Amino acid sequence: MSSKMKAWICNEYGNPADVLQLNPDVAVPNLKEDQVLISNSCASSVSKMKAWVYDEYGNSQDILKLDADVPVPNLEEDQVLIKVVAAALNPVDDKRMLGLFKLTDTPLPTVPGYDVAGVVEKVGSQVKNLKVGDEVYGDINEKALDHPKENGSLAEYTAVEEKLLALKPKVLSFTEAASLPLAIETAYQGLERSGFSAGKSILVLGGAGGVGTLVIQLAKYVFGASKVAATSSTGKLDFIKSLGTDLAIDYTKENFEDLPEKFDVVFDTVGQCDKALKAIKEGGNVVAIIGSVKPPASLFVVTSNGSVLEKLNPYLESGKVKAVLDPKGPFPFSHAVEAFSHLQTGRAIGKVVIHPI
Ligand SMILES: NC(=O)C1=CN([C@@H]2O[C@H](COP(=O)(O)OP(=O)(O)OC[C@H]3O[C@@H](n4cnc5c(N)ncnc54)[C@H](OP(=O)(O)O)[C@@H]3O)[C@@H](O)[C@H]2O)C=CC1
Ligand SMILES: CC[C@H]1OC(C)=C(O)C1=O
Repeated sequence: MSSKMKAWICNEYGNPADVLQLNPDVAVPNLKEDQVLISNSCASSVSKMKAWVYDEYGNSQDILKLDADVPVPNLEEDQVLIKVVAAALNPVDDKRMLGLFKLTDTPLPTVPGYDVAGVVEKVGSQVKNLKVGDEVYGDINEKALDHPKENGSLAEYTAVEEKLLALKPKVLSFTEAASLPLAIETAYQGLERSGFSAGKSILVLGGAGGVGTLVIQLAKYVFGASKVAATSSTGKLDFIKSLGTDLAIDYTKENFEDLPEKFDVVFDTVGQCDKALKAIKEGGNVVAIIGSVKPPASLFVVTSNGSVLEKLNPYLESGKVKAVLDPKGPFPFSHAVEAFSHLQTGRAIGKVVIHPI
């Protein structure tokens, strides 16, 4: 929370019209043991905010600008206004900024950011369950590539449909919660689409990434995999084993498709469909989230859904499934461009998070 606030102040006695001054930079009072801090400012009284914005397609380093005067988004009836506490980056943010999805994108200018964790500041008239003050998290774009929102989560406020959100598990920090939505929903939906179930074996291509780290954990601890194999480079093998991988494959030293062991499902987060098809058992499935595919492999795009987060909350609360934050982060809001540069290396471990805002 900001340590500064705006307040009317008088520095001398006299007529209010003469002595009262509006000061935007007054220190928020420190609390005594028996006090509560009451906020009487709500976003409805705040009309402008700071946000990262781009108004042309290109490389984030060239086009992303920090704007302190962006209008706070208006609320639709089924939306809540969230005071953003943490946001997370996804490769789709970078690809969208490059214009790869411009045919189905929302017109520019755009505030990027799909993943958010924060506090409900205001609710629309049709909001049924969430209320002001609730701590929530979610992926703000129901269809990742079909007209994602103009006002994303790399901002002080964002407006999101209630159905895309879930209450943040108390045990998770806002940074941990922000790291999860798009990646964990992709992991869950991909496992469901592949028909994965208890007792089956799975090979995860890209085990150390934002999605792969969650596929490993969900397959093992939620779906009840008989065996989890995963690929990563040499330096990340122990890390993916720590997430639950039974067989960590160093793709810089061996070709997974040449191994004698075959799997019921291969979850491809890297774009290696042809090789993946050589790694499945007779009747097995390949589910991919990137690249071109051919049967029996299938490719899908994640759909944001708060009920998936609600379903997985118990596993997050128990610690069976853990958020994975890239150790180079979290990146403070003012360092969003550096955060995108790290994501662009393709070497991120887990998720790149932006905090504090
Ligand atoms: N269809 C959909 O709905 C979605 C698609 N995606 C897409 O899926 C891809 C993965 O997303 P995400 O996990 O967030 O990406 P990340 O940026 O988090 O992936 C980085 C990780 O990928 C690993 N990696 C890179 N190349 C290989 C390789 N050849 N073999 C094994 N691991 C590799 C790296 O590990 P190392 O350093 O060891 O190589 C690194 O840890 C992206 O292209 C993204 O756009 C993501 C979410 C949803
Ligand atoms: C079709 C893959 C595309 O969709 C998402 C969400 C990405 O990150 C992609 O690359």
